[in-house]
Amino acid sequence: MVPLASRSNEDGRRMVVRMVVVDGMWLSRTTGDATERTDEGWRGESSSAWTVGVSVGITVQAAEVAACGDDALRVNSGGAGPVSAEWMVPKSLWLKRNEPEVYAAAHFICEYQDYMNFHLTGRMCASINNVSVRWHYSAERGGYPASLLDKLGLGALLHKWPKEVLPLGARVGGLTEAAARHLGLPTGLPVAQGGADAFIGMIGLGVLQPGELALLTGSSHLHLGVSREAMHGKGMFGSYADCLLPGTHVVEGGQTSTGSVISWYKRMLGEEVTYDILNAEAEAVPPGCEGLAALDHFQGNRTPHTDAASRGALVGLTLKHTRGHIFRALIEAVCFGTALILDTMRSAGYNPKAIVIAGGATRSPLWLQVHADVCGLPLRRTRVADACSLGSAILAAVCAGSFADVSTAVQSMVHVSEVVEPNPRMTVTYAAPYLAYKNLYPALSPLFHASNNPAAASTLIAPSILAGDFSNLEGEATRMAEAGAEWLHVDICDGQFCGNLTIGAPVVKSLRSKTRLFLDCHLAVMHPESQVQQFAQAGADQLTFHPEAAKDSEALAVAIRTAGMKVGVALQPGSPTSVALPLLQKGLVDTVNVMAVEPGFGGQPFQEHVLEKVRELRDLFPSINIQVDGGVNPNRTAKLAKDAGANILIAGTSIFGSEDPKRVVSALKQA
Ligand SMILES: O=C(CO)[C@H](O)[C@H](O)COP(=O)(O)O
Repeated sequence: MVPLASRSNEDGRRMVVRMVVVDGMWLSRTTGDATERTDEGWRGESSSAWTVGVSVGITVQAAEVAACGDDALRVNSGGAGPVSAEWMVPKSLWLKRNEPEVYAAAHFICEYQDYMNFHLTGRMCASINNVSVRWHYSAERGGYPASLLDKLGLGALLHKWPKEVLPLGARVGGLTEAAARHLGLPTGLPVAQGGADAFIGMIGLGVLQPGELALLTGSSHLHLGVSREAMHGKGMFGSYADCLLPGTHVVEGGQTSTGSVISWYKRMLGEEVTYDILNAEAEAVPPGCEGLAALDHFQGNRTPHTDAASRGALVGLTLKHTRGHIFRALIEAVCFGTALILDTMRSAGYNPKAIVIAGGATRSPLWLQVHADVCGLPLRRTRVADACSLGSAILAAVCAGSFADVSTAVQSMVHVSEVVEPNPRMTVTYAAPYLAYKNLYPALSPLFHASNNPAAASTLIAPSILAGDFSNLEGEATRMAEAGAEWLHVDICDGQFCGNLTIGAPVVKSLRSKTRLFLDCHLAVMHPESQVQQFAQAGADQLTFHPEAAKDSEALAVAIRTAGMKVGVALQPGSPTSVALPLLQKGLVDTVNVMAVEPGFGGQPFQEHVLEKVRELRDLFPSINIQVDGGVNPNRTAKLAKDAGANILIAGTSIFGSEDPKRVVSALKQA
């Protein structure tokens, strides 16, 4: 018997956690009461399994990983994040936090694919593709990301992750007797190393050379380009070293809803309206759809904006537009989204020369041509439409010894069937509608974010608890709710960013359990990025930070939003609006706190010059929340703030200092 990490069940039986398996969207564990290493692998079957939905909690850990600032995160939008909750490190962190005993006892933590290979062959090893794409592995930087794991307290993973990492097509081993019996296949049959479907699809499309890009289309679009050099940049994922062939790198972009938007529109029109009818109508519409523009973000945007809250749009409708116009506008929007991804890759240094396309979009000649024209690149189609299956067959053929390597196999097994050349004249014609498309997201993004906040239109009152009785916070919160306030403003001061030292996440957590008021937490602290997870876990509704105190404001805003909170940005009386504008223009901010007093203490005089900033911001961003914070009273300053454009008033002294807070809250609302 090989002794494995074990622990006892409640009934005293020994439970051995053999491994934790990270599958695409889930985590599972397998356990066994008896485990024995034999020539065939591990004996003793799984006795239980659990799963954890990504959406339940791993997003919090994903944001924490993104915020730790390690260099390995360069593959996540050049370090700007986010990190997907589906990736290995956030899931491992979730496990350590939420199931510490299982984490400690697990002998292996691996992908479902490694688990299957292990059962097929008895060999525990990882795929170079999975580890470099989803585990922050880089052979040229020493393999597994030791410093990232260290920062997150996950150093033990280095002993739990498979020791061996195999290239694509390598022989994992031969089928064990048990596996062969189970599958009805010969014992010893070679098992080849594979990887993630879309990347194997690159092989099936013959996309191996630097400058070539695979476009895998279906309900979404995935853009995977081969590069000779490593390159990282904002708005794209990767590059991932060696994930395809040794010595090359892959850059990644993606659109979340593409084919799904097209089929949604067709579905809306009823069964009798076929794609042939719609294609014919759309072909009769001139490029640019006579001023009708669409945004394809029906389920958010993956790259380059990486904004789950973004939404689809049709802009510029007139009475002359027909259903053919709308169909064409949707087709063009998807193609413009692809062009924007390619442009983003270009600004990071990746210059695609040719696109090889697979999937549903290839069935429409119109859509293919618009892709080619808008991107200004030739599109190649290959004979076998199911690129992922062909890629797997190629890896199997290499493993079986039919070909010397993947490149040689691709030369024999992948055949170009058609090349769609771009029409240079049309590429020029599309320049103006492409520009209109690019302007849609920045213009509409504040609306998408504000639409999550229906109260933005009327005045909200946020009493500042700093002026309350700290020995009775529950009572104070209840008093404010009864007075008619909607929010509770909580000032977190660290004694460094501002002179006062107040409270932190543990107190907010206690408050959360006592009040249903919206908890508006204002971090007047240095290093706000280090606080995101604590406040998310404490139950804060909004987390506001000062950009001057943040290491990377954009990454921080993304981390706050990813952790499930609204994003606030605070301007001290002396801070210009330019401190917040880049974030606002990218749609990363829900609320701007325009401070009318220096941060730290209540009871200071209202600085009227800040009203100019409120006016400027309200002009630029009609739908965001604008708070005025400090020195706000019903006699005069509340009206000044509202007239300038504020829709949330933060007031401490005037509310808590009154014997009748209800009257003050009502007067502030009506000012
Ligand atoms: O931001 C603050 C301190 O940093 C407070 O919210 C603000 O000072 C409250 O002011 P007042 O008590 O005058 O209403």
